[in-house]
Amino acid sequence: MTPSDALADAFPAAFLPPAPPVPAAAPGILAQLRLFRRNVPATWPRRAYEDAVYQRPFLGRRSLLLNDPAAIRHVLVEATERYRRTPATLRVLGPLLGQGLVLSEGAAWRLQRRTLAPAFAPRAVALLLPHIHAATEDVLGALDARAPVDLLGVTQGLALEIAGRSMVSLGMARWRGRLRTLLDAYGRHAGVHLPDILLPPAVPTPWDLPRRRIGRRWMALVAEIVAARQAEPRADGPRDLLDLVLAARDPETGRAFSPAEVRDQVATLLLAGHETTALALFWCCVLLAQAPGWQDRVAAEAGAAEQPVTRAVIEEAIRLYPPAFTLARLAIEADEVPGARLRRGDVVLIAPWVLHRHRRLWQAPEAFDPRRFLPGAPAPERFAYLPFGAGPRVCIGAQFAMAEAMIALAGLVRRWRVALVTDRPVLPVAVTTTQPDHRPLFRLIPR
Ligand code: HEM
Repeated sequence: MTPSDALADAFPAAFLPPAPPVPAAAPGILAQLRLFRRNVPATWPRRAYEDAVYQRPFLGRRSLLLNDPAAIRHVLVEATERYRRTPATLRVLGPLLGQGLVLSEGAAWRLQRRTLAPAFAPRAVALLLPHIHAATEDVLGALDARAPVDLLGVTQGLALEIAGRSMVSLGMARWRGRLRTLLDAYGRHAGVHLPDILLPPAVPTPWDLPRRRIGRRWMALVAEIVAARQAEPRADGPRDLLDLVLAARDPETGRAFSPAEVRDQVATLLLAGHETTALALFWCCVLLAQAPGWQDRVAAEAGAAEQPVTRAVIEEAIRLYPPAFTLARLAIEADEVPGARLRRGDVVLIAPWVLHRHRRLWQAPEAFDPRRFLPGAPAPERFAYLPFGAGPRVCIGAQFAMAEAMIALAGLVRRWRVALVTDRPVLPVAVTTTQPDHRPLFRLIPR
């Protein structure tokens, strides 16, 4: 996977952003446990980026990290009925996502997915574009760029505003502070401890208590937002995702979502939709601040009907810094994939973080080189590039997220040149999503 010569001549060169350190060997069990709470990828040694399957025992259980595209296709597409979300995923994300689309399984998931699918079809995403444009203009228009800016805070606020308006047609100003406080507090309890892994999911651990407490407040806030929106006058046609969710009917039985299901769905879409997109935008800013040539290319095509460079920059940013850094599955029956026999109870990891930097799958994997994704470059191998997952559980919001990231990034870079205030490297760390190791400040210089 390398850009063609023509692309290599016409566009800025690649550059090497600071790479996250990779340990030469796997850390010991105690160090691993510590890292599960701070930075899971730091538990993956160099071999994980070179081998087709990286396997390690963990307290009598096995976890297998798959890097072979055929093995990944098998798990995500061909044999999905043999896999489930892991108990640790349900424990950590359950209080925030309830029984919504991300965490449901089996028949309940199928019903939700097919009921929600029309709300994310390209025609429905087109309905949401005016919300994305308006929120971007409002948030960026109100930004005071005279002093250094915390762009992580800005992208989080912008993505929440876009998610809120697209979901419920309401500005998020009234709720933003409380939502952010709850999510930040939750983030401090999202890491996994030993009992979280060892105890059956039904048995609470001490860390479940704060997760559940914060989760209850988050769900109450989401219910408040839904109620505020339902108190608004009715409209003739659908205005937003909530209208589409309320109108959604199971295609077979005609059943609508119950109020609790609507709340869980809104909580899921609000959270899954805004944290990830905010991070994608943030990492674009970090990279473009270090690659002014690419930044100028993005600014130059802002407002054009086609924006291939902007799209390529985003695709390359989420290759290097995939917001959803790992997809985890529990094998519920034995299975075989190229390179490994799986036992019931094994944890299967497919980690875009590793896969996207894998030595055998990418040329110069550590380099930021959007030319890989420009029209005319050879397309990446489908199962080596998984920022949105793949198969029946592929991200339902992928088109929406790309549309949002393109509009927001163009809006930002069209107004300002983005530069980092200091040379301190911004390194990725990940527990549930790929975050920066500190909140860097940026200078925004008017164009
Ligand atoms: C850059 C932004 C985003 C990234 C990187 C991302 C990534 C992902 C990934 C990797 C998955 C698959 C997880 C798995 O297989 O275990 C997923 C699922 C999902 N995403 Fe996204 N996502 C993004 C934006 C969004 C948006 C904007 C929405 C909604 C508005 C959304 C809603 C969902 C939902 C509901 C699922 C679960 C789908 C299912 O299980 O059927 N995501 N996302």
